[in-house]
Amino acid sequence: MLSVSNAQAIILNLVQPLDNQRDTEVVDLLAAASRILAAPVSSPLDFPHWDNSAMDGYAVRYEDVQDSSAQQPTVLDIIEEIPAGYQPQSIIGRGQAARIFTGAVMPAGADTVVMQEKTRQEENHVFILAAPQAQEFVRHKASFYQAGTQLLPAGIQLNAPEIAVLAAAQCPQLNVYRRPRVAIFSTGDELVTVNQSLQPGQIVDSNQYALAALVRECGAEPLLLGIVKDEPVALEKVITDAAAIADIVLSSGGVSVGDYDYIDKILQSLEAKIHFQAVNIRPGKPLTVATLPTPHSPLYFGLPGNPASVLVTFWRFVLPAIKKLSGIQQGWEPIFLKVPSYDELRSDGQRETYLWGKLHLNDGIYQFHKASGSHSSGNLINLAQTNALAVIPVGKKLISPQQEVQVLQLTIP
Ligand SMILES: Nc1nc2c(c(=O)[nH]1)N[C@H]1C(S)=C(S)[C@@H](COP(=O)(O)OP(=O)(O)OC[C@H]3O[C@@H](n4cnc5c(N)ncnc54)[C@H](O)[C@@H]3O)O[C@H]1N2
Ligand code: MOO
Ligand SMILES: [Mg+2]
Repeated sequence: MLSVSNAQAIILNLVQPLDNQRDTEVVDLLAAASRILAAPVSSPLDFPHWDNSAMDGYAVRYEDVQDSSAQQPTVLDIIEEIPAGYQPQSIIGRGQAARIFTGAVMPAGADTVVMQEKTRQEENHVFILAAPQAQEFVRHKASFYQAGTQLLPAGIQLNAPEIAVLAAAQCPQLNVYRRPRVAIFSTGDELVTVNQSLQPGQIVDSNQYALAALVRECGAEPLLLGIVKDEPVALEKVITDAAAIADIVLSSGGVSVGDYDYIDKILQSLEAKIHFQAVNIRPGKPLTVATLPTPHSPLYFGLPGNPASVLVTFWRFVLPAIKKLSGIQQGWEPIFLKVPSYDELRSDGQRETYLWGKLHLNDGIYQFHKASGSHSSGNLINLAQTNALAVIPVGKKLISPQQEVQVLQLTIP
C-alpha cells in the first residue's frame, strides 16, 4: 500500500500554486495580516531615512571627546537642541555639541552621541565624563535597508513583523494572492444538519463543520455544498458543481468498499484522473485523491467518513496542499517535533499510526500526553482539547513512556 510520505509527495506534485498575475487581489494593509504577498515589495526610502541618535544625550565630534574621563571631562558648548521630528539648523564645530534625543536627526558636523548618563550639564555647557567609541549611538542612514533593493519577497505570509515593515515603507495597499477556494460536502443518508432533530439511525454531519473550520484556519475560503445522499445522480451533480467553483474539493464518506460508497465510481464516470485510493495510514486508509477534468484541474480529496479520519487526513495531506496552492513559496510539508511521550503508545505495526493528544510543557520541555479514551476513528469526542498527533511509524508496535516520538503540532499550545 502507498506510504504516507509517497502519498504526500504525489499530492504536492499535483498542486499548481495560484498564478501571481491572475489569482491576486489588492487589500488594505490593515486587512493584510496572514495573507500571502503576491509580488515583491521594494521602497524608495532608506532605513533609517537619515543618520539619527539611538540615545537621549549629546551629539558631538568624536575627535573633541576621545580623551574624556570623569577626572578630566571635556567641556563643550551646547549650540542647539534637537528633539525627534526637528530638522537641525546648525553645523557642530570644534568644541561644540547639540542636545539630542532618541530618534532625532544627527546635526551636520557631529559623528557620535554620548548618552546622557555619561555627561553633566551646566547651563549651556555639557561635561563629557567618559570617552565614547567613535560613531557610538548613531543609527546611520540606510544601514538597515537601502532604497530600491528588495524589502520583502513574493510568497511570504504577512504577519505582524512584515505588516510593520510595510507600514514603515508607506505601503497602504498590497497585492496578495486571493484565498484558495475549497468546496466541501458530506455524503451519507444518515446525516442531518446541526439544527435538525435526529431520527433513529441518524447522526449530525460534524465533518462539514470540522472541515469548514480547518479550511478557514489555514487562510482559505470554504464553499459549503451541504449534505449529499448516497445517490449517484446527486453525487455526480455536486462533484460537477464543486469542480466549477473550487481549487480544491473535499468530500467526506463514501470512499470505502461498501455498497453505498459511490465516490470512486463517480470520479471514474466523470473521467477524473484518480491518483490513488488508499494510503497506509491509521486512521484514514481509504483516501481517494483525483484530478477533476475541468480546465483548471481542481484537486479532489475523497476523505474517509469517520470523524477522526477526516481530521487526521486533513492535517496530514490537505493542509500541505492548501499551503502550496496559496502561493507560499516554501514550508508546505508538516513539521514534526521529537518529544518524549508521557504515555505508552501502541500500534499494530502495519500502518503509520496517528494518535491524538496534547503537548504539555514540563520544565520547559514538551511531552506528548495521549488523549484518554478510545482512539477509534469513529470517536471524535476525545479529539476536543488536543493539539498534537503522535506518529508511530510502520514496523513499530510500542513506544514506551519517556521514549521519544515524532509529533505533529496542530496548534500553538
Ligand atoms: N470492509 C471494509 N470496510 C471498511 C474499510 C475496509 O477497508 N474494508 N475501511 C474502514 C475505514 S478504515 C474507514 S475510515 C471507513 C471509511 O468509510 P467511508 O469513507 O466509506 O465512509 P462512510 O462509510 O460513508 O462512513 C464511515 C463512518 O463515518 C460516519 N460519517 C460519515 N460522514 C460523516 C459526517 N459527515 N459527519 C460525521 N460522521 C460521518 C458514518 O456515519 C460512518 O460511521 O470505512 C471502514 N470500512
Ligand atoms: O482508517 Mo479508518 O480511517 O481507520 O477508520
Ligand atoms: Mg463506507
